[in-house]
Amino acid sequence: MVSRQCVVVAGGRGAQWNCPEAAGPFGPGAGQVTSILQIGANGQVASELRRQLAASGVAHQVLARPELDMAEPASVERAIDAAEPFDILINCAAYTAVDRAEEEEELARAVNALSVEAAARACKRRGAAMIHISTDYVFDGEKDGAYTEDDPVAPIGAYGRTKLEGEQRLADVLERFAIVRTAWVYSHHGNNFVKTMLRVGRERDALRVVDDQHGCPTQAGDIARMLVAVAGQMDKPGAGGIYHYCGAGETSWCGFAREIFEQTAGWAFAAPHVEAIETKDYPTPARRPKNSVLSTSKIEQQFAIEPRDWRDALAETLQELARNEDASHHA
Ligand SMILES: NC(=O)C1=CN([C@@H]2O[C@H](COP(=O)(O)OP(=O)(O)OC[C@H]3O[C@@H](n4cnc5c(N)ncnc54)[C@H](OP(=O)(O)O)[C@@H]3O)[C@@H](O)[C@H]2O)C=CC1
Ligand SMILES: Cc1cn([C@H]2C[C@H](O)[C@@H](COP(=O)(O)OP(=O)(O)O[C@H]3O[C@@H](C)C(=O)[C@@H](O)[C@H]3O)O2)c(=O)[nH]c1=O
Repeated sequence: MVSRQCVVVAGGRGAQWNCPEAAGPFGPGAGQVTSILQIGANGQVASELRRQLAASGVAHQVLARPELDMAEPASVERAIDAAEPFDILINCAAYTAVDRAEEEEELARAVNALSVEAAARACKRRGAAMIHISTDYVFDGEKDGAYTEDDPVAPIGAYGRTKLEGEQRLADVLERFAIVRTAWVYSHHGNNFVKTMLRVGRERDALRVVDDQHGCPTQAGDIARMLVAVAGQMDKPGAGGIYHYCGAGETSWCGFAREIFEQTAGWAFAAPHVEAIETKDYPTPARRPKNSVLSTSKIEQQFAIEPRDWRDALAETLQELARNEDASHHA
């Protein structure tokens, strides 16, 4: 059995951090331990980060609604100003409803851009660094091949526009920051494509899923481990700036759906037929990039982070979902 114990050795400004639970597939993440202030509590990534940091023993505070409401940037500054001392702020909160953002762009902008700037200002006052999560939807999807951090951004929807503005406002205010763009996030809790497919797959014999949008499914638990690894290395020379992180390998939403049903073949429902369709046959309020595959070379090289195959991570999440279902049936 793998030991889940975290070793924290005090010394110097912080302490050496060696935590298998937090490091997971990247191998043990060692670095200057920091005191972390996390924004967002119950989202997919926020929940995983909370769990992993609690297990690590690192000093850790969480700010979330109602004391911090990102719809009101002033409340973000107030809450961070009042927080206990911290070295790194990790922002896991965002407005993530891609279709609804088309109608609520001002709210999405307050949460994803203005409040990110507010958090950056508060970090600056506290002398802290900030790690922020952004999205593949900052790209227009027209590139042939994986997007690198140097590729031009050109969002095609309101969500992507507000996330891009958040990146830019943060970079304008703060010197010590890391923005990590990720993609197609799923987890055993929260709202995501995996859970949607399992829900509708149980209700119907056939599903129609777009096969001409390509990307990289990414497990929220892996993102949390990546964030911890980056946080532990923010003092490294050259650390900071924009990074891409996602599961290894690429697929389409249709390929993702088919893999979900292949891996749940033994479950107590008949897998639906998954029909591959084109985007034009699945109209949605927001446009989505055709290609949002991200190159992860930079984060791999700089922080020794190795993304795992998206299918392996999916298998783990499906096991977690099955365990939760079992538990709820026996409760
Ligand atoms: N989901 C995805 O597919 C992708 C997500 N991302 C990015 O990853 C990050 C994490 O996303 P994910 O975990 O999926 O997000 P979720 O939608 O699961 O959770 C959103 C989080 O934001 C918090 N939040 C939303 N509105 C407010 C508000 N007004 N005030 C305070 N907190 C608020 C929620 O608060 P509460 O804790 O109170 O519920 C929750 O913690 C985000 O930056 C997102 O843009 C990037 C690519 C893909
Ligand atoms: C439910 C369903 C969706 N689809 C399509 C619609 C869309 O093109 C694609 C994905 O739909 P969703 O609405 O689940 O995913 P979406 O909300 O677009 O996911 C995005 O969320 C934000 C937060 C991000 O940052 C992105 O990286 C990305 O993960 O699948 C089908 O083709 N058939 C279906 O039955």
